[in-house]
Amino acid sequence: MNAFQNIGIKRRLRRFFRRDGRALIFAMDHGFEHGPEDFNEVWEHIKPKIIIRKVVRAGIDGVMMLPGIARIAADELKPDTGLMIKLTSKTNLRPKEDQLLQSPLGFVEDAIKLGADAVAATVYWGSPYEDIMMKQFAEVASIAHDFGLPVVQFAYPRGPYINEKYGKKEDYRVVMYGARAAAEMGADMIKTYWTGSKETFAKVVDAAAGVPVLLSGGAKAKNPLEFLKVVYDVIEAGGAGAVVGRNIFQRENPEPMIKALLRVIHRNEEPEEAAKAEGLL
Ligand SMILES: O=C(COP(=O)(O)O)[C@@H](O)[C@H](O)[C@H](O)COP(=O)(O)O
Repeated sequence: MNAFQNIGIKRRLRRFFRRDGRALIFAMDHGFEHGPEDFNEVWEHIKPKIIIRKVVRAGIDGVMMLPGIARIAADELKPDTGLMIKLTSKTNLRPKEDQLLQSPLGFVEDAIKLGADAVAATVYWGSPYEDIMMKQFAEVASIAHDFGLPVVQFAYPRGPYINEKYGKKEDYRVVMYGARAAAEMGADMIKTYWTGSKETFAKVVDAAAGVPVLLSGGAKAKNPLEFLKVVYDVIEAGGAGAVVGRNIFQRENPEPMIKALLRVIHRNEEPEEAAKAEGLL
């Protein structure tokens, strides 16, 4: 990688991360990866422009989308909102055994045409298809780095051997392994699971060797405070923020939740304080 490409990566990473090195990124790939029913709770959010307009107005740092949704909604972004385009996915309609594979759905050049500031690809570490996803990631990373574009790995441990050996995919030992593998492959940002405590998440952060680690939000929490506490612990553990979908778009008015998350991530506010300040308690 030459110096100019390196500068490109640094400059583009700054569109997601503020000076504190942290970011809140809105995830909206669920219509493809989980299916449109994820939008049942607030159906109008199936319309990309409507939800993107709301999250941008609330002050989100970046958004993550698949190429088709970016074509529809990217003009709602502010010039300084980071745009991450994910280039692999899978539907929930596949046979169960094939759910352990993500397939390419676009190319780095498509993301560049859309004005992307980063591209992303998933590797299910421990899947029988791990080899295919490693090759996909390596190809995306090599091309993206040639263009000075950062690459994000969704490093998710998943597969039969993991369940057998660790009991669950969120066991910190295997999440840490996935994060390390992502860092060793040259990821510029890592998105992964919550491991259940700040002590264990700190190990994941250590294993990533300085590559920023962001929480993958997960299903909508029973109450806002529960989710804010997790994000607070991620930050306390040295995590670089969160990539959040359902805890944002499954709320009729996502603005207070986004603002409370920004308080926790960027101002180190206690979860209760942040929730109260935004009228969530
Ligand atoms: O990675 C994804 C799916 O992961 P999953 O298979 O549900 O573990 C993405 O669809 C989401 O971008 C990611 O889960 C973040 O969105 P939320 O989990 O916060 O809804």
